[in-house]
Amino acid sequence: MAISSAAKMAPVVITLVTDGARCLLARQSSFPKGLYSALAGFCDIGESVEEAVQREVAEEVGLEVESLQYSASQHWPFPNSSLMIACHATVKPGQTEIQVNLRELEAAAWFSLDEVAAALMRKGSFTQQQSDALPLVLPPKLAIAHHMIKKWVETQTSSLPA
Ligand SMILES: NC(=O)C1=CN([C@@H]2O[C@H](COP(=O)(O)OP(=O)(O)OC[C@H]3O[C@@H](n4cnc5c(N)ncnc54)[C@H](O)[C@@H]3O)[C@@H](O)[C@H]2O)C=CC1
Repeated sequence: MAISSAAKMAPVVITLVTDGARCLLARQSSFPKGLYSALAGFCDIGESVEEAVQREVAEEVGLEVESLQYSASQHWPFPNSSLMIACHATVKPGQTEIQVNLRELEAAAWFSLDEVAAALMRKGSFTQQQSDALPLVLPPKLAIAHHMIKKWVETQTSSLPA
C-alpha cells in the first residue's frame, strides 16, 4: 500500500561562523545551562540558502558573512520536521564585534579552539553541570550542530603548525 503524506519539512539554515581562529556559538534562554550551539534560523520564502545564512547571521549577531560553504544536512524532528542545512561561514578578521539580538538569543560569543576542543572532550551530560562557573556545553551527537563544531575543531587542529 502506498503511503502518502502532506507533511512538509521546513528548511532551516544552521551556520558555524569563524573568524579564522575562533568560532561563534550562541544560546537561547530555553537551552540547558551552559549549552551553546551554532546559529540556526528558518529560511524565508524566496530565499536561497546563501541569502538565508547571510540574513540570519546579520540578524542574530550583527556580522557580515564573507564566505560560506555548505557542509551537510539533517532531518530534525524537534519540535516539527525541519531540514537542517549546515554551512560553515567566515567573517572578515577585522569585523568580529558581536551585537547580540536579544529578541532571538540570550548570548553569543567567540570561543577559542582550546575551549571548544575541551568541551568536545568532556563526557558530562547537561544534568552534571551544577557548578557556578558553568563550563561550555556543546550539542549532543544526534544534532548536526555537534558535527559542525567537531569538523571545525578537526580542521583547525590539522592546520596548526607542527
Ligand atoms: N539539529 C541541530 O543541530 C539544531 C537544530 N535546531 C533547530 O533549528 C530550528 C530553528 O531554530 P531556531 O530559529 O533557533 O528556532 P526557534 O524555535 O527559536 O524558532 C524561531 C522562530 O521561528 C518560528 N517558527 C517555527 N516553525 C517555523 C517554520 N516552520 N517556519 C518559519 N518559522 C517557524 C518560531 O515560532 C519562532 O518564533 C528549530 O527547530 C531547532 O530545534 C537548532 C539548533 C541546532
